[in-house]
Amino acid sequence: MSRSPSLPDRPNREIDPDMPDEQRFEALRAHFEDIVDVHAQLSDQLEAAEQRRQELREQADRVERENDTLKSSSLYVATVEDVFDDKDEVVVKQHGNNQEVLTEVSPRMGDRVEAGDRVAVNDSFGIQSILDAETDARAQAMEIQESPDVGYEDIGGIDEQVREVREAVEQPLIEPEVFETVGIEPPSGVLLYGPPGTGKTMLAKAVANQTDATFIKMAGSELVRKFIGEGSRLVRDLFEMAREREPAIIFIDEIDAIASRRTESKTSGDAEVQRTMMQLLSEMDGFEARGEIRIIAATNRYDMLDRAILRPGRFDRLIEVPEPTHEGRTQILEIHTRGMSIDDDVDFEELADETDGYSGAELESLTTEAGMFAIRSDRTDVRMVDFEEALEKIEDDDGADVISSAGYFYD
Ligand SMILES: Nc1ncnc2c1ncn2[C@@H]1O[C@H](COP(=O)(O)OP(=O)(O)OP(=O)(O)O)[C@@H](O)[C@H]1O
Repeated sequence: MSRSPSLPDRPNREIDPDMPDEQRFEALRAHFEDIVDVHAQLSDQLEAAEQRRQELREQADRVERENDTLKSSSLYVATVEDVFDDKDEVVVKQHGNNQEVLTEVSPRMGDRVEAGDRVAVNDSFGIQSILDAETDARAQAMEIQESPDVGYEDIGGIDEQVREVREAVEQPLIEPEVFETVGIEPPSGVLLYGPPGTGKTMLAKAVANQTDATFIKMAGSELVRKFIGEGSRLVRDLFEMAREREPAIIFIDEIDAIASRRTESKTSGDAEVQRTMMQLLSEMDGFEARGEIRIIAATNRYDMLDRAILRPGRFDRLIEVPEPTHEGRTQILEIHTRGMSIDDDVDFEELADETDGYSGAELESLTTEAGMFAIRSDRTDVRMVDFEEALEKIEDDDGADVISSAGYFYD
């Protein structure tokens, strides 16, 4: 460090008031020159000091900025797993290495923090802030349910598919030792394919419910449309989230949006979709098939899928979920009217005859619509006539859809 320069000596010339004028004048002039000289030296020193002050200020700013960066970069993301009764201690699990730590929290944080919150923690696991779920793309891109409210008894007409899913997803979760003893690997991933609204999402939710697993859903179409540029990171986050919350069921809806056969065009959008799919494949390849995380995907466009995702160790169990048969439609109508007051004259067999080609979701709408007709007629019981009117309305609306889509083409 440079030492501050010493001050110049004060001019100190003896001027005898009794000197002859000429001599005194000379002495005074010399004294004046001494003073000018000292002034110049002091000015130089002042300027140098000013410059040094400026340098030190810049240095201090730099150190402060580095300090801020150091402080902020030492925060890690963790999930709060447990908050103890007196709210002064919580268990957090750090993302990435899954380390679980019991840590103290300040009274201010203790009152706000809840199990399941994502938080920023410092090196010593002190909670610095609770991450805002709204601004968190992960939270927006994923739907998470601790144990969804759907049971197998809520699903009609696809008993065989329910059996297959239970065998491929549920059994490895609840009886992994059976697979170990027999010496086989359970299917890595299950792909449900078939028309929209036939119960694929319900099936995945029902397995999560049955196994007390967390249900984590991500829609392929949203990754491509809404979270442009973030697809591969979100896929990585999806698996990380599942590891944090295992046992977990990962459900990737509309997987065709990220795993379609490569098209000829080489636009940057395609490259992004491709990266997202590669990330998914690499996550699945590094996956423990007997672990506590199971993966289910769904698609309405099986024909478009890139065969790379169907290789062994990836989605290697394919289950078709078709449109419901006559018997299936009857069952689905019965399920969706369980909580309604249904008049004795309602004939589900006959309604099943009239709803050939309807999906489960459409049958559910039919029951709601029939209920609306009953309310319009000031009744609380729903009769066959309400179903007939609802059917007519749905058919008319469908007709209107065709007309409007035709109109679109001619616009
Ligand atoms: N087999 C079924 N049994 C009972 N209800 C059904 C069935 N299929 C569909 N539904 C009803 O339709 C709704 C939508 O079904 P779901 O989301 O499971 O369909 P999906 O096959 O996943 O459709 P998509 O391909 O459009 O995502 C369900 O909430 C349920 O009310």
